[in-house]
Amino acid sequence: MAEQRAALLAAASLFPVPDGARFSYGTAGFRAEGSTMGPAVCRAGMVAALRSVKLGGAAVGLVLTASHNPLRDNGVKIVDEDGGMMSQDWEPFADALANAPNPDALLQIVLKFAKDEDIRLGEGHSAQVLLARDTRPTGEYLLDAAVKGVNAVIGAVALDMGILTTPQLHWIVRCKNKGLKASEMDYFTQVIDSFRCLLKLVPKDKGADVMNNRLVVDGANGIGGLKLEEIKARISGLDIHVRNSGNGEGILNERCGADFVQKEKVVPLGFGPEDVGFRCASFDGDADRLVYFRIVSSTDTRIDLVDGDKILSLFVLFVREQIDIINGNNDEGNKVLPTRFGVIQTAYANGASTDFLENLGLEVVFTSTGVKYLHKKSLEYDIGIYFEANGHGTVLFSDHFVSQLESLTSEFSLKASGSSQHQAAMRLLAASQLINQAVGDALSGMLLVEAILQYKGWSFQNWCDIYTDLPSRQLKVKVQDRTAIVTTDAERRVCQPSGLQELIDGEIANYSHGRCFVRPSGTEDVVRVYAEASTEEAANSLAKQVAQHVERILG
Ligand SMILES: CC(=O)N[C@H]1[C@@H](OP(=O)(O)O)O[C@H](CO)[C@@H](O)[C@@H]1O
Ligand SMILES: [Mg+2]
Repeated sequence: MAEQRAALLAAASLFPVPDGARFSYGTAGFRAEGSTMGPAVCRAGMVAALRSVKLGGAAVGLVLTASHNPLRDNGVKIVDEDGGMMSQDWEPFADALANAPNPDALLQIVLKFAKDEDIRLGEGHSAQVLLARDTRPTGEYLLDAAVKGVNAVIGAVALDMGILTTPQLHWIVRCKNKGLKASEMDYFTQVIDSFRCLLKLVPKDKGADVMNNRLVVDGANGIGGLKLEEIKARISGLDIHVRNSGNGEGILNERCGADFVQKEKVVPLGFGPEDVGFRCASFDGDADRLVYFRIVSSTDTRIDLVDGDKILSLFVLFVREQIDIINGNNDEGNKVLPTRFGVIQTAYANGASTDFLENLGLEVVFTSTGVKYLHKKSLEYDIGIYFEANGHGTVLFSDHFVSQLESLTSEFSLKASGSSQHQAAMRLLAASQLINQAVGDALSGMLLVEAILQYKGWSFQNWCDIYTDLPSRQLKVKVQDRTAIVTTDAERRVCQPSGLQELIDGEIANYSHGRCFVRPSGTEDVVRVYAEASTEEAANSLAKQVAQHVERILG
């Protein structure tokens, strides 16, 4: 135990916390300017190692990235044994550790937490932490800090997995703990094989033309473009061109990438006249977000955007169609494959997408903003599909449902090989293999989109036309204390300060198709205002009116 104490004190002394630094493990872990992140990352290494000890030595992940944020920033996120985000009950411990003012304070926090969590430090346990980073220049320095943090927990081993997309690391952690093949090569093989399988199952009359075959991808000058370059050559049936590939063309996330494209709705850097009219996809800096777009004309910077809501809607249509094919006309009690199907959105989902989904007869469930909430909810279903409007989302298949699908597929291959039911079951199985079961993943999500467009014989325009987005507007309001706003009903209504919701309701009543909500951001020191209405001007004006109320009340 003395050895353990000394190791923690020594590691903490290597990365002293500067005065006044305050970290909070928000929806995206810890984030700040990369060069200031050493202490928080070293301590996150300790948290990850202790988490692995607590989980009986299961692999835990630690990823160094600041996603869509500028190049100078960096961040750290911990991945739990199932490949999801670290359990929320550990966040206060992560906060306390990151903010401990000196090594002694840190030691006391660890000792108390270990006692409360029944973690017997120094008693011959094992722990393993898999580390990955994106392409940021501070990545290597922070990797060293993380390794030192992990190694400060005696018995813990740090394994550097190299430069990966965030979803690759989540995938690797999940597979490793399930005893499955879990290397980066295994990831590529699984993604490519399941994509090929889906293409083989495209109905013969749906052959794509040249226009539909071409796909131009904005890699945000980050890790996603580099990985896509690696797998491109192994994919046929799709003519992929990568822009902002991360090979030194431009600066990470600067006027490019999924966040920029979705928020600004203009052509990203790196695209030119030769891309006009073609289907384009955009990843964010760590490739866990995906949006699509099309450049309208070479003289116009505007784009047609397909955001996370429309990707979700495409996935819903595909999955529903396969389930309907399998179940045929059988009524409720006699279904071959009864399926609890969940569709999960946040308040930021465009109202037109929610209407579209509800008109399909589906119940749409809402959660608070942040992948951890959406993901958790999706796990309650046989198939749970979730997306944030910003392009983060995936399709989750429960283990039970996948094993049912597997038996059904074998049954069909004996009794009705090649039947439409057999093919539908194989499509769902391939989709469950392709799309990341741990977290939203731009690479595999994009391949699923592409396979579905080919399956349906759809152009980009067909996809755009499934519904028309309502004009929306987002504003940020700087206030003294954003936590003074407390929300309810999946953040769609304010309960504190009293009176604010009534003012918002009063404004909404003046607009056709008006919808508006405010909430404190979990990642920035601002209150976010979202408004939607039937015209652009109306959405702008509703957002502005409500922002003024927020400013006046919270100052
Ligand atoms: C409106 C918006 O886009 N919010 C983003 C943003 O959260 P805020 O809590 O709104 O700051 O960052 C989160 C983490 O990346 C992401 O999950 C979420 O969708
Ligand atoms: Mg990201």
